[in-house]
Amino acid sequence: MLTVKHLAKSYDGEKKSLTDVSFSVQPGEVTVIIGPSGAGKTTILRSINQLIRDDDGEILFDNTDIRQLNRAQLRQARCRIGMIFQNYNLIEPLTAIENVLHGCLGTKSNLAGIFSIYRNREKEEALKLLEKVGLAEFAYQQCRNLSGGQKQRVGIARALMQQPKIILCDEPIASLDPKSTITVMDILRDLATNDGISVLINLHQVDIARSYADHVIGINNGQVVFDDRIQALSDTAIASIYQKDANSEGSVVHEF
Ligand SMILES: Nc1ncnc2c1ncn2[C@@H]1O[C@H](COP(=O)(O)OP(=O)(O)OP(=O)(O)O)[C@@H](O)[C@H]1O
Repeated sequence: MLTVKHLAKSYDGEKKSLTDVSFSVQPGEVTVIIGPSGAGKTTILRSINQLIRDDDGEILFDNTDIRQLNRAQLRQARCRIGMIFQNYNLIEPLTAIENVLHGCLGTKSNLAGIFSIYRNREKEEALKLLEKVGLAEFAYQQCRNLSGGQKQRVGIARALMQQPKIILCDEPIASLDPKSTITVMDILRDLATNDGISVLINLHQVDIARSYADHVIGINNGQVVFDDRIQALSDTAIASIYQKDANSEGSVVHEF
């Protein structure tokens, strides 16, 4: 469903942030990317929907290389790729439902988008999605008055408004308390298991990865150093993923 092949990226033309990154994501699975700070996790996620332009490789989404699409085609493809962020990226003065409706902006004409003209069908769908994430009663509250966990659930509902095949989650629980963490992770797990959506999550919390992931990609120093089912994520494997300067010359890394 999503296959990344030989992805490479340097921000400054010298230091490589990603070197030859390859992995696949299956439908209906939660795939978690773990690795030390600065390893390249965010760069991978942002390359997948082309929020940043990578330098080399292939990103096959439903057998089409996202990197080869023109602007209009990319806009269409992005409608099937939801994204949620650590800092939620909501428009705080707008209500929860208005933020969720923004999820379908990509399918609208410029004029309808600028004037936020939504059909009744779309409003009903947005309400249903807020209900799905347990926030029906907050639909008409301004997002600035919601808790962090509630904001992240609005973010998930907004992503679902796009009817995505995959949701990319960049450290979705980094700012949340333990209870909200479980609520958000349970929702993401449910979307994979029951709705067949692929969920690709950058995480720092290995214990959460152990509880929720089907598959784990370990990244160190811009390279894949682990790619296996969650059951194979031993303590030794974790130590290898997080070791300093993995992949630098002379260092022995992992046991695939
Ligand atoms: N906009 C940028 N300009 C220059 N270098 C960047 C930029 N964004 C990231 N980098 C560099 O690319 C490398 C990978 O960064 P990235 O943010 O992808 O790592 P990460 O694994 O997501 O880190 P963290 O877990 O701390 O969020 C780092 O060396 C970082 O300094």
